[in-house]
Amino acid sequence: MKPVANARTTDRIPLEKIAESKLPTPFAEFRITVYRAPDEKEHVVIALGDLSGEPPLVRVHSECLTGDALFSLRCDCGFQLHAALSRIAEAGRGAVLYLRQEGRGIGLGNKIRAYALQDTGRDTVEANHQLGFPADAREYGLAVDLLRQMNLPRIRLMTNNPRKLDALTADGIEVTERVPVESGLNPHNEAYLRAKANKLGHWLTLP
Ligand SMILES: Nc1nc2c(ncn2[C@@H]2O[C@H](COP(=O)(O)OP(=O)(O)OP(=O)(O)O)[C@@H](O)[C@H]2O)c(=O)[nH]1
Ligand SMILES: [Zn+2]
Repeated sequence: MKPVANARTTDRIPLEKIAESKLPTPFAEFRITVYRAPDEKEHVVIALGDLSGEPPLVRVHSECLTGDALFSLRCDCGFQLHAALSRIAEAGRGAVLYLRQEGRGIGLGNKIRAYALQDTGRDTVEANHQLGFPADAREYGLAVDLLRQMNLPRIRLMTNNPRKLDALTADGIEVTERVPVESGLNPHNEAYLRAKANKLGHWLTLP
């Protein structure tokens, strides 16, 4: 998976590194670094070990307050975050880029509105459309900028999302391997994961 020739190299989003410390977790003792974007959003990198040399494992994770912090079973985000941190700890090196793009970029309140619509029978894509948003409003320039700042042009990307992989590759990041991160299937998120596979093309193996 080589980067495409017309990779964007100049119009980068300036991200300011504003703080760094140790972050002990049940998985390992990570380094946490906070970057501030021009819109004042604070994005986070959690990293472990020496990231130079062989392409490290990287997860580009979009914020999901309900799944990542509040144990929601409606999605697979929290499970994927755990799986990513656990695999990085096992490997002894790697990073999670935690992007503040809640609700696929539409924000928390709108995501909960979309959940309410899904409770009345819409799927995740139809719900976004009904609220006047695209199916996925995220952009990955931020992730590319962070990877450049971290001097990580070559990575092993943990994802099931073809759009994410394409966006990073198109912007000059070489993804040497796509590492699947399928976890957390349960009765509450099965229809959601099926819609992601069928409508958004995610690489998911579902029963
Ligand atoms: N708008 C909306 N956002 C959702 C919904 N469920 C989860 N999200 C958000 O979707 C984002 C996660 O996107 P996913 O497509 O599951 O995962 P991904 O990170 O793009 O792909 P993977 O790398 O394969 O995990 C997070 O920002 C969640 O808050 C939903 O029903 N509607
Ligand atoms: Zn989620």
